[in-house]
This record gives sequence, structure tokens and C-alpha cells, in this order.
Amino acid sequence: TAAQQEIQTLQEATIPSAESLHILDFHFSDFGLPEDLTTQATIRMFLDLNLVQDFNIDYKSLCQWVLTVRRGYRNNVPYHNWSHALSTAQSMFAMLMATKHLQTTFSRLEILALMIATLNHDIDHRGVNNSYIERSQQPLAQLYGHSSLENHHYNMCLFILNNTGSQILKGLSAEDYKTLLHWIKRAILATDLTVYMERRKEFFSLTKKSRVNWKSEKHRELLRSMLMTASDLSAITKPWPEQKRIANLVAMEFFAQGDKEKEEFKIKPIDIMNRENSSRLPYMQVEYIDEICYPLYKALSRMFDTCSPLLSGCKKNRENWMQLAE
Ligand SMILES: C=CCCOc1ncc(C(=C)O)cc1-c1nc2c(CC)[n+](C3CN(CC)C3)[nH]c2c(=O)[nH]1
Ligand SMILES: [Zn+2]
Repeated sequence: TAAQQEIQTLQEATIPSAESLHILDFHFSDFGLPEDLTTQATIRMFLDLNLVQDFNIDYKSLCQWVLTVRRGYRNNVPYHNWSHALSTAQSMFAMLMATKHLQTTFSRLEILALMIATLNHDIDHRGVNNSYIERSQQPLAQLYGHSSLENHHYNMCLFILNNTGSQILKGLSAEDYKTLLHWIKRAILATDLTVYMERRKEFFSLTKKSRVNWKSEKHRELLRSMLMTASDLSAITKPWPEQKRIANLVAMEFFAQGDKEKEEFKIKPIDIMNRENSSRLPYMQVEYIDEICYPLYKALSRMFDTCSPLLSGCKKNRENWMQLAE
């Protein structure tokens, strides 16, 4: 079949180096990268983090797993698609590769959890957020209640990991497998912004007192969660042309949800989803940066100076949006 052919082709491909794919750069963009190179870039991340070796991952299964995860994203969704998943995983990869401290602090199993979680964290996203799903009483809402979307992303991730032919975790002990799934679930659920906003206070106070106890599982999980959000929102740190392009995709998706909310529920959508406010988009972005993004990149850069390009990128975009807001 075509799917088998695609697996075969990927399996036989010579995977380009990280340098030639530019996946070590914080300013990486997949814009214009051909689809087959996006799957090869994903394989390259797993190879360069030594995950294939450390966990005895069968290479053909890894190829099938990457292609199945990619297919799990909907290409009729403007922003929450495979490109967002790849950029999120690449941001995590760039932080891990740049920060030796992270690689020595996190176990190999934690690194594996972060890479699987970033790639799967929005899988099967329909372009609408939790509040829309809960209000529309969609099956997902009946199934999962709150954080319904993130629970769905985790379940899809688990389903693919258990699927014949893409069982990349076959080489793990029963205990490691159980621990890993728990960490992947927590990491995917951490990408729910409401969860992030609750938990970041504790993280910020830890980084201020620089009292992180790396031995404590609670502190490590908190850091893994914060790294998930930093990767998830990393488009806000990209060079201006890329940030502009992404912002337009996010706006397209948000306004489409707002239109549906007006149409189906006869309600007024929240500001960022109401296309009547599109002239205020730059101002809303400045607010979004100040309230949600900047504090996180500030705390991360305080902890790891290797992550300072994320903070400076975010700061630059605040200035760019501010100029448009006046
Ligand atoms: C219409 C949207 C304009 C574009 O918006 C964007 N463009 C790009 C990025 C990016 C990450 O680069 C991010 C955004 C962007 N994302 C936002 C989100 C979800 C992460 N929220 C939540 C919803 N909750 C408010 C109740 C806070 N507010 C946002 C905003 O104002 N902008
Ligand atoms: Zn995301």
C-alpha cells in the first residue's frame, strides 16, 4: 500500500544531519520544509538524543510511529497541525541539546518522555479549544470532562504506541514502560494553559530562590511541565516574519471558532476569537506576551542561560507587536 511504501522510503532514506536540517537552532522554522524532510528531522532528533540506541528502538517501528503520529494531525486545521507538533518537539530538542545541565539532570527515560510528549501533545486537534468542546457537548466532553482535549491527545498517543508496527517502546522493561507513560501523560496534560498558569507560581519562586532540588521528583516534574509549555508557545520567540505568519494561522483558527460560537451557541466569543476585534490583535498579542509567555522565558533563562535566545526572541516580538499596536 501507499502507507507501506512511505514507511519503506523513510526507512531507506539517508537522514540528513541536525546541522543541515537547522534543528539545533532556536530560530528554526519548518516553513517550506518538504513533508518528507519533516519526518526525517524527527528521526534525526531521536538519533542525536541517542534514544534509538538507549531504548533499543526498532528502526522500522520508529519510522512507522513517526508517520502515524504525523497522520494523526489534521491538515485542515490552520495552526494546531503537524507543523506545530514538529516545531514544539524541535524547540524541546534545541533546549535539551543546548543545555548540558538538562541532559545530565534528566534521565534517559525523562528525555524520551519529553520527545514523545511534545510530538503528540496536540494530536487530532480539531481547531477548537476545551471550552468549545465542553459547551458543544461533543463526545470528547462526555468522555473526559475538563482538560478534555489534552486527555484525548494522550489517549491517541497511547493508542499509536500500542499499535502493531509502531510499538517503539517494546524494548523497555515493564516498570520503565509504566513510569514513561505516566510522565508522558503528565507532560501532555501540562500543555493545558490553565494547568500551566496554576503551576508556574511554584516554579517562579523556585527559580528566584534558586532552590531547585534536582533529586525531588516533584521539582523535576514541575520543570518538565514548564519545558513543555516553553516548547508549545515557542512560536512567540521566533524571528518576526515567522511570528507574523504563525499569528495569522492562530488568528484564522481562533476566529473560525469564534464564528462557530456566534453561529451555534449565539454567544459572543472571547476577544481573541472575535474577528470584529482583529484590529486589536497587536495589542492582544502584547497582553498575551506579558501575561503568559514572557514570565516563563524569563524564569527559564534565569535557570539556564542557554535558553536566553527564547527570552530575547519573545522580547523582540513584544516590541514588534507594540509598534503595530500604536
Ligand atoms: C487571534 C489571535 C491572534 C494571534 O494570536 C497568537 N498568535 C501567535 C501566537 C504564538 C504562539 O506565536 C500566539 C497567539 C495567541 N495565543 C493565545 C492564547 C492561547 C495560547 N491565548 C489564551 C486564551 N486565553 C485568553 C482567555 C489565553 N491568548 C492568546 C493570544 O492572545 N494570542
Ligand atoms: Zn500545542
